[in-house]
Amino acid sequence: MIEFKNVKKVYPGGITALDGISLKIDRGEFVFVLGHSGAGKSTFLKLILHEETATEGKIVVNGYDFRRIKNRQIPYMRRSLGVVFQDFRLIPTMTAYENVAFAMRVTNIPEKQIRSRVPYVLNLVGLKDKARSYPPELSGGEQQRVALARAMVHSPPIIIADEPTGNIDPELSVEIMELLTAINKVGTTVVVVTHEQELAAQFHQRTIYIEKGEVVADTSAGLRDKLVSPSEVEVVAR
Ligand SMILES: Nc1ncnc2c1ncn2[C@@H]1O[C@H](COP(=O)(O)OP(=O)(O)OP(=O)(O)O)[C@@H](O)[C@H]1O
Repeated sequence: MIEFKNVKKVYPGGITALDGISLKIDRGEFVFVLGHSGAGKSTFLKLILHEETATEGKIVVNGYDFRRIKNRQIPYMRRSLGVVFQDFRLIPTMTAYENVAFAMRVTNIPEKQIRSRVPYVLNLVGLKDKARSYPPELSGGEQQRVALARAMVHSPPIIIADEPTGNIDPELSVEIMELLTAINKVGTTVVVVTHEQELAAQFHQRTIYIEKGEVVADTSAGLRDKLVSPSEVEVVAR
């Protein structure tokens, strides 16, 4: 799924953001990537998305080896990752439905498929009744769930959430984390990048600690619960 081997990232100007990181995230895992401000979390994320390239080392994401990936393959590789950005990145002039549908339209998916898939994913995140609302009419937590629905629209094997609790209230943080947990239980790999140690501690999942560009600890996952059905994801979303 995601493999980093001795990955180093030195930015122009000489700052070493990642200093020889090696890790493997396998199919079906739920992983927190935890670190203080400046530890290298955003750089880690940018490397996974191929927005930045490694100075040294090997990166493989969903079977794409970045030392060999062709430019034309990059959009396909990115589509295999569902990313929920910290600032949600929703289009304010489009409804919740249109924001999610847009992600499908840009990949030339037939309209008929869009009409059935968008309500399905909005329902999964508990937003069936808000499909016609515009982002400014939605709460922070709801906007985040639209962003999550959009991230899920192509059924990616991996969902990455960047500081998912950064811009929402503490109660909603638990809600979004429970939703991510439910999504993980139906088989999607979930990677949560955060600086919130308490959040990671609450959920007893594998936690990779990054400090000054290095992995300083990597706990094993807690006991995994039984797999649940997609309908149980909907229950969590309500
Ligand atoms: N484009 C860039 N050019 C030069 N240095 C950079 C660049 N981006 C990040 N850095 C530096 O790399 C180091 C790691 O930054 P990074 O943004 O990855 O950390 P972070 O853990 O995501 O921090 P935060 O939680 O504050 O976003 C920092 O010292 C930062 O100043």
